[in-house]
Amino acid sequence: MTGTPVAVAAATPRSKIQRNASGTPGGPKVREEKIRVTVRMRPLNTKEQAMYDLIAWDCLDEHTIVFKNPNQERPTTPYTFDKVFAPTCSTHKVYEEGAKDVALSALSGINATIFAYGQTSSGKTFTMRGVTESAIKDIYDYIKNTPERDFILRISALEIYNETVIDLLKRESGPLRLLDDPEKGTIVEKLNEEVAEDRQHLRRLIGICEAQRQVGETALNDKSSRSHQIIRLTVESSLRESSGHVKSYIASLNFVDLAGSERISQTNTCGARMKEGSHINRSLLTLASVIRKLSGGKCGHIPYRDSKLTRILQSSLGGNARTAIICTISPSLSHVEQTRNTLAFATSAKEVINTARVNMVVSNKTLVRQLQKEVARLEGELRSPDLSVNSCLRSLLAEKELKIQQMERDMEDLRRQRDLAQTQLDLERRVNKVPKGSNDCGPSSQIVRCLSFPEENKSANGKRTPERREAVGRQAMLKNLLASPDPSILVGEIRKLEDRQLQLCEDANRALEVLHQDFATHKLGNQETAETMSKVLSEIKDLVAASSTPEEIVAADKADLMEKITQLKNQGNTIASLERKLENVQKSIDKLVSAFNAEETPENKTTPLRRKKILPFTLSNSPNMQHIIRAPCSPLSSSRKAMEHDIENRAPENNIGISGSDSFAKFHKDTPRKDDKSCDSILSRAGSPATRKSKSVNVMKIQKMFKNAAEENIRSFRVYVTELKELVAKLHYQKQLLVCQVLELEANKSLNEEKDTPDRSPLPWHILFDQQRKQIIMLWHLCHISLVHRTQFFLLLGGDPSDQIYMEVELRRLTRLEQHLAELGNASPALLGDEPAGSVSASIRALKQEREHLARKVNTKLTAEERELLYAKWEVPPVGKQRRLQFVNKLWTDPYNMQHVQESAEIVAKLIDFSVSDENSKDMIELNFSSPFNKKTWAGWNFISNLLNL
Ligand SMILES: Nc1ncnc2c1ncn2[C@@H]1O[C@H](COP(=O)(O)OP(=O)(O)OP(=O)(O)O)[C@@H](O)[C@H]1O
Repeated sequence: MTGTPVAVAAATPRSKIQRNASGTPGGPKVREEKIRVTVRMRPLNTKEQAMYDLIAWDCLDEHTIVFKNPNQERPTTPYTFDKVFAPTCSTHKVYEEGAKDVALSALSGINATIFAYGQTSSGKTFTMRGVTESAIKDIYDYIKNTPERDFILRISALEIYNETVIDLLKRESGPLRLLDDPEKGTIVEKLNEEVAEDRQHLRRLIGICEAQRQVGETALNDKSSRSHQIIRLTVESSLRESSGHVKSYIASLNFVDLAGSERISQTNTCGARMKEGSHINRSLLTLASVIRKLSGGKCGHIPYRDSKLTRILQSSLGGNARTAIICTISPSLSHVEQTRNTLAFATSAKEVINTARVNMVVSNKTLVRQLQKEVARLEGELRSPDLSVNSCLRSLLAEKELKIQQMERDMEDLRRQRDLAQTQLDLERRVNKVPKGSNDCGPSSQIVRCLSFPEENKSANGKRTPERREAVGRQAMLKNLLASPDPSILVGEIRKLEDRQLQLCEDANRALEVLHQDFATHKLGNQETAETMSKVLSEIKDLVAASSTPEEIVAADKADLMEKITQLKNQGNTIASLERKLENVQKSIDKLVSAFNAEETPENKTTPLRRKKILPFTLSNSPNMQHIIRAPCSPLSSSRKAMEHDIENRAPENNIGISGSDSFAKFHKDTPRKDDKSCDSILSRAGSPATRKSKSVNVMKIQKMFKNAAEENIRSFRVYVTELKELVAKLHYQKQLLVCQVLELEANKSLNEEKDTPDRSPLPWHILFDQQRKQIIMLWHLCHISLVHRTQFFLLLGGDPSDQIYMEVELRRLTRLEQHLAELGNASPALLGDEPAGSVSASIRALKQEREHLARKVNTKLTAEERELLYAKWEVPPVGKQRRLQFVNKLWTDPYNMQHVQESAEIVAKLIDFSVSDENSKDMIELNFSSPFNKKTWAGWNFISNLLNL
């Protein structure tokens, strides 16, 4: 035994022993706790008394035991434990305070072990008998008081005698082997297990075990146990079936009565007894070694396998069990060294931490039984004339009825929309017969038109009204679209629109953030204000600079770009308006500065120095003053330059830059430029030392004015930013509209082409639909298109005449993609959005990832029963790894088999919670092409753009 009691006891004073709350049934599901260690001292036995042996140990209190030093020469160190039981303590008390809560953990599914450890004749068997008896009583009492659960108790028992494992309930089995089970740990092969029918039966069985155990006489004990005995009770419990639960708890409760450590000199053994003694000592030595290593924190090798005892008890030593060790000691002076060893062992043991879990099982049988019962109950309910069931069904029916009505209304709406679209289509077809090129005005006029409102779209006062805009509407737009031979122009515009939208969003958010901070920290009239204002101004400057970046407009060959695009391009107006508003901010600040100068009265001049110290806005001490005074001149200078650049690059008439240049001219007039003399004069006045010394201000008044003006500016700026955000939202909407139009244009073109072919008699739509759908399915397969996209498209487009456009577009896009792949040989840009063109292998990889995502959803979206049915149907082997993935890998793999396709789509829809409903309209396919799992890889918008070769 290593470690002196002094060192170990000092290292772990009792106050530092951390213990979790005891866990009788219903405690936490996983717990980490130290082994519960108690010490029981028996009375002097008759032999010891006869030899006038002395009591060498003193129980100071119920936690502390100390060696009684007879000559009092040196102080002795006390040992502390969870409990110390004096010789007068009853075994029942030992059980109650040292083992009960651990033992009863087994009733709530937590493994538990109770050991008795000590030298020979110290009282282990005496104690364990009493503890086992008390535990059995409590267990049966608990069972009796818990009628809602069904309990099954099973018992097995073994002894390890001379390192041989013997079944104590079936001794004739001979030596048993230990096996390693990956789940259960070490198990004893062929160990007999009996079901305990009741308490008496269990006691009888335990009696048999004890009778079977190897006992021999030694000098110290007439009936010395010569083996380690383990009695194992397995407690299984489940809620009674009527409760509807199917989970059970299962746990083992081990009662371990170890053989006692002994000294050959003291036990006077020889021959067989000596051999037993050496085996006992060896296995106890391994136990002590395991405990010692575990007490050091489970690091390094733990020699569980060095003895059968530690192998069998492995889970109770630092594993999944709650453990209590009762160390029994003799009080006699003649055994003091043995007792010291026992106490050292106990001291190590109290540092060992176990991690006990609740062992829960769901038996398939119980589950099936439960489900059968549930089915029977539901069937009964359906048959029963029970009013509550009927009323429930009635309300369900009413709900469905409402849904049907709603759907009918929606269908009516859709029909109307379809008719409208049809009319538009007819119109477009007619329009398309107008000779192309009649509007060809060359690249520059293209830009001009792009950036201006045509005269006829202006109202009487020359301003474009929303009503008028609405009236121009879709037809005019489509007319322009159709007249434009190249949809790439449109898409180019969409691209720019996206960039602009992003930029506006960023700017608006940044400005809002700054303003927010400004409000939060606003303390006008001090240094902080100056800094804040300076920051706002610099933000505004950035905003203007960013917004005024000249457009990169791609000149097109045709002049007649749609009017809608023109409107969208009018973002320049917004920028000009931004300029104006910002200019107002600057002007207000200008005014403040002039007011500031005007307020300089002779009397103020008399007290500049006193004010200077406390008021940062005096001209002399504000480091930020330059920002504020320069503000009217500097922040807009960059935007002005940008605006000039913008204007230079645009045609002179009907240019949206006009409003900007108006404002620019006005700005020139009202606001001094950075290099203006007036501005310089302000600066020189502000910076002149003479001024600094001679002038003072009516501080309060200026502060108030400044505050009001600044707040006003902030308010108007905030309103502006809000408008800016609305604009962003509108742009977004318009962008989506444009996409639709591009697609329609594509579709219309193909329809017109078909129409232009004279001898081609059109097929009936349902036949055409079938043909196109088959082609599309094949192309999806060839191009490794997202399964989610396939599913949504397949389920949403069922052959309605209004599907024509969508089918046409999808087919054209896929055909183009397929050609593209063929051209590149190994490239598949479409699936990778805006990322550089990837290879076919990248597409396959993306698809593989999508399948993996879907596989992960199988368990959550499908019930166990549904899964098993589907696995069987889709021929997934009944056992094996990754069955979910095997299953998903079979979906969408046979483009020739329509039933396969239909079922694949239904399964994927279920996995992604997709259903054909109001919110999942066909438009969704057009605008949102993406898989829900990987937005980046499956970016639908970019997909469309890429397919259009832009
Ligand atoms: N607390 C106690 N009070 C009274 N008698 C006791 C107590 N503990 C043990 N004894 C008695 O001491 C004797 C030895 O006890 P026991 O057989 O339980 O020791 P043991 O530790 O199991 O010994 P071994 O390791 O040799 O089997 C028995 O006669 C027992 O009745």
